[in-house]
Amino acid sequence: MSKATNITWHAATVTKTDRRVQNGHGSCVLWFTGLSGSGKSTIANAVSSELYRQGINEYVLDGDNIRHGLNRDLGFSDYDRTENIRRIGEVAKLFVDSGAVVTTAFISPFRSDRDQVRALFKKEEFIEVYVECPIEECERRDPKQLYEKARRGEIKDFTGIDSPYEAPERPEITIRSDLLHVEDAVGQIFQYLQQKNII
Ligand SMILES: Nc1ncnc2c1ncn2[C@@H]1O[C@H](COP(=O)(O)OS(=O)(=O)O)[C@@H](OP(=O)(O)O)[C@H]1O
Ligand SMILES: Nc1ncnc2c1ncn2[C@@H]1O[C@H](COP(=O)(O)OP(=O)(O)O)[C@@H](O)[C@H]1O
Repeated sequence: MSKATNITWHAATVTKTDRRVQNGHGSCVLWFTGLSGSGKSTIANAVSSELYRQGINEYVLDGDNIRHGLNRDLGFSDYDRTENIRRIGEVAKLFVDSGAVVTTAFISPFRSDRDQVRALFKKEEFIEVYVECPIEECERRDPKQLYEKARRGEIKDFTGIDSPYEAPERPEITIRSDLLHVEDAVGQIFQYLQQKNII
């Protein structure tokens, strides 16, 4: 619902379909979700590198980076996380409209927030990728030593410790990052994109 009144939607002259035809491939969002340290950024970036190598328009929207700019006014309360995901969803939609395969790497812990984002897209455009990894393994990896800080009480509302993570019920793709190598995870995602004729 918009706050502003007296605003009208302008139809663009160049459309998403035009861009897809010119690019020679489809556009979609690969929406990665999972605990901190599960491997979202690592796998999303590996997918993006391979897309780039193949000449496909791609872009990565990454949690930590977006929080330095667009969403620097947001913290980690439930309300702020919801607003964080809402904005990213809208940005991802612009990228899909621009003809890109966009990967997003946000914890996005709440099912309802992810479903709200899903509702912005056509069915085949939103691909939920659940990076599944037991919290014990995430905590063992602890690439940013955040679990250690959270256990010491130095970070409040840390996902999986004192803030919830709601796993997807029907994700398009599930990756067990504790069992699969990164290259195999990339292969699994490419197989899906090819099967759906997106690339
Ligand atoms: N309290 C708390 N809980 C979870 N994560 C925290 C927190 N504080 C800082 N961080 C760091 O911020 C990254 C998560 O940001 P996101 O934008 O992905 O979070 S969310 O989707 O809004 O829940 C997350 O990045 P990833 O580890 O890449 O997931 C952390 O590095
Ligand atoms: N199979 C795997 N997939 C993804 N990351 C892995 C895997 N095995 C080990 N890792 C390591 O786990 C860490 C995951 O960190 P990161 O990608 O930042 O996770 P997230 O973005 O979910 O917080 C990295 O240090 C990565 O090298």
